[in-house]
Amino acid sequence: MSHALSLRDVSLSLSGNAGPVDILHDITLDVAAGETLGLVGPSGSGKSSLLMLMGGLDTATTGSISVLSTDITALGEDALARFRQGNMGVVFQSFHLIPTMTALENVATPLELAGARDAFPRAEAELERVGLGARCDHYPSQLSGGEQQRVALARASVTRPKLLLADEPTGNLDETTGAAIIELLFDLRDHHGATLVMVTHSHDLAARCDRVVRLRDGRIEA
Ligand SMILES: Nc1ncnc2c1ncn2[C@@H]1O[C@H](COP(=O)(O)OP(=O)(O)OP(=O)(O)O)[C@@H](O)[C@H]1O
Repeated sequence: MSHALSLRDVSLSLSGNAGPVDILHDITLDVAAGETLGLVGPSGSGKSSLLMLMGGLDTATTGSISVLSTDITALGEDALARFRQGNMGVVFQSFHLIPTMTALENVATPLELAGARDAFPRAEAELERVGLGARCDHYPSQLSGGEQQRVALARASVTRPKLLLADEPTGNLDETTGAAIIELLFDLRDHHGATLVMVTHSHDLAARCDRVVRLRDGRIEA
């Protein structure tokens, strides 16, 4: 079976003020292509840290991580950036929108980087999909938290990535908007074959996933 993601004996230690902190231990996990996986667990159990490693946005202390059969732990910074650009979308908890760009420009950026000529109309259509067609010209500071989150989702999904990693994609949203975003995420799976890995505290979202993995104290719970 082809795996979208393969983690082998992954651990993460960070150096804190009081010495090294062990964040993740012996994580071995495969995610099949087209699978939707929910990552759940108590606050501080390591969910966001694991998502960052899967996206190549942080470096594992030990172990290996393959994404779409490419060992990302072996890639240099430039190759990793190119690989991520071509294959992955990531939605962070803190959005990481570019403050000097409008919503439309933020969403168009990954398309422009990929050389798309129709970046702006496609970005506009994507903002309409997340219910923000009327906010294209707003800067992030002129948007609510939930709106910024939807812009971040539009930016991550506009290139139709094979792997979408999302940290609490419904975290700041009311029930109706959250439900619409869940539909949008699963639409990426259904119509574009995307693999989805989502950190969530939402029972509704976890219930929709093919599989749920629970973390506790940096380990996968049996
Ligand atoms: N830069 C850092 N230095 C030291 N410790 C860190 C650092 N970043 C995170 N941690 C610690 O790593 C642990 C895991 O954090 P992480 O954000 O991955 O948890 P989480 O499960 O996503 O939590 P939440 O549900 O609250 O978002 C926490 O105990 C956190 O305090």
